[in-house]
Amino acid sequence: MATSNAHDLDCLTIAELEKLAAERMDKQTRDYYNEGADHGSTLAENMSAYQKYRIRPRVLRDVSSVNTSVSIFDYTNSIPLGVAPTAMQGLAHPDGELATARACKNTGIVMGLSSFSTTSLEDVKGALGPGHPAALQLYLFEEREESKRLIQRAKKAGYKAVFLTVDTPVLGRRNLEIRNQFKLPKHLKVANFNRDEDAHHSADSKEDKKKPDEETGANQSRKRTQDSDSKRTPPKGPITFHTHAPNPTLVWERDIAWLKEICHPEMQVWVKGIATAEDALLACHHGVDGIVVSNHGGRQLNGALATIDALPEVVEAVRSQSKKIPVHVDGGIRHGTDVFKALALGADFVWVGRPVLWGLAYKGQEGVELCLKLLSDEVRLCMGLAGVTKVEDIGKEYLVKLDRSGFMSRL
Ligand SMILES: Cc1cc2nc3c(=O)[nH]c(=O)nc-3n(C[C@H](O)[C@H](O)[C@H](O)COP(=O)(O)O)c2cc1C
Ligand SMILES: CCCCCCC(=O)C(=O)O
Repeated sequence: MATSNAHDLDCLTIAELEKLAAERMDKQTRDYYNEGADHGSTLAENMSAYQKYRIRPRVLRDVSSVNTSVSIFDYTNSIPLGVAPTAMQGLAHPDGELATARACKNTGIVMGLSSFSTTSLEDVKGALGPGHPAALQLYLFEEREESKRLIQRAKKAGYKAVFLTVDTPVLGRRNLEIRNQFKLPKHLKVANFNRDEDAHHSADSKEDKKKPDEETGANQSRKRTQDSDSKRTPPKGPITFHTHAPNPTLVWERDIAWLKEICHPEMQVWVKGIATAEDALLACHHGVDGIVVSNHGGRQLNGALATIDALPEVVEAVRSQSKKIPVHVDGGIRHGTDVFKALALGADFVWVGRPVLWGLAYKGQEGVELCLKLLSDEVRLCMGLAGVTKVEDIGKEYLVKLDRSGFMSRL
């Protein structure tokens, strides 16, 4: 992405973007997008943990040409950052995921699409165009047929990878969502499911094909979590994120093999939501194509480690294996220097969730482009000021870590 001198003077930082977006979203949307689980301490630490690291800049190196691009899915991505999959973008702006896709296309940035998008995966891929890479985030349902159909559609549409979300065996406790009795407004739908085209495949009753009621879904989800194992049955009825996304039955052995069988070779299989070395090793053992270190933006297990703190052990575990797979990270990235720090700690790439939603709420496609341009300019500036001209040269020698008393240690 070329650096340009044209600025939106109302919005020069992601922090300003957050404020501008907050003024434009209704309460239900703002709360749904911004909240973390329980007390929100993991959400807050995802961001604050970056402050434990300081950059050691090098000087008198020719930085007249800084190349921020990296290769992902055989595509030259303009910066080492992608748009993380976030559900129901139609809440932020009428153009929803289409606006995000157009912005990704214009800025040369890979897009992750949530299974629970308000635009169909085919329309999103159409907006990105044939050469532009996208990954479909997957919630693997207990009842497999619907998931299988979704994967086959993604393959046909040209998605490069499936990101299986593994940090949602049950729904995290989001108190504002509960208090607001979150409901998808009537004019929006989860566009990949409950489609008329799928009706002939489905044994759903007529009753099941009514528009999903998210409020009822949230209650069902809570009830299912409280039920004892012996009473478990796969969720029935219309597909909502509350009812179908959480799947407590998923296991490494059976489910990764099943997914690889369906996705390979056209689409890669990644796991999103890894936070420990043990699970990183299992991911390698089960032959996944990549890992995203994530805690779902602090929306699932509150009290979990900040992702930048989980990253080093995951990187070390993966590097101990003979076959190296890429390690990406998301959560709390709000500035180009955060991107630099994550890469210095061993991430190959980062993904950004809420800032993109704020851009979308602020000004649709233009707002998402603004968000991506701010981060891109900051990455380029950080690299130049740190004395690095290529992304692959960013290493741990560029960081120090501060402990609680402010003592610094080299990594
Ligand atoms: C409103 C919202 C919706 C999300 N929806 C999904 C989703 O459908 N699937 C998923 O795997 N992750 C989802 N995430 C998590 C993101 O993919 C990502 O892990 C997280 O937003 C990164 O943290 P950040 O928002 O601090 O950048 C969602 C996050 C938010 C904020
Ligand atoms: C089991 C979590 C389902 C939530 C679907 C959307 C999402 O990932 C999020 O709100 O976060």
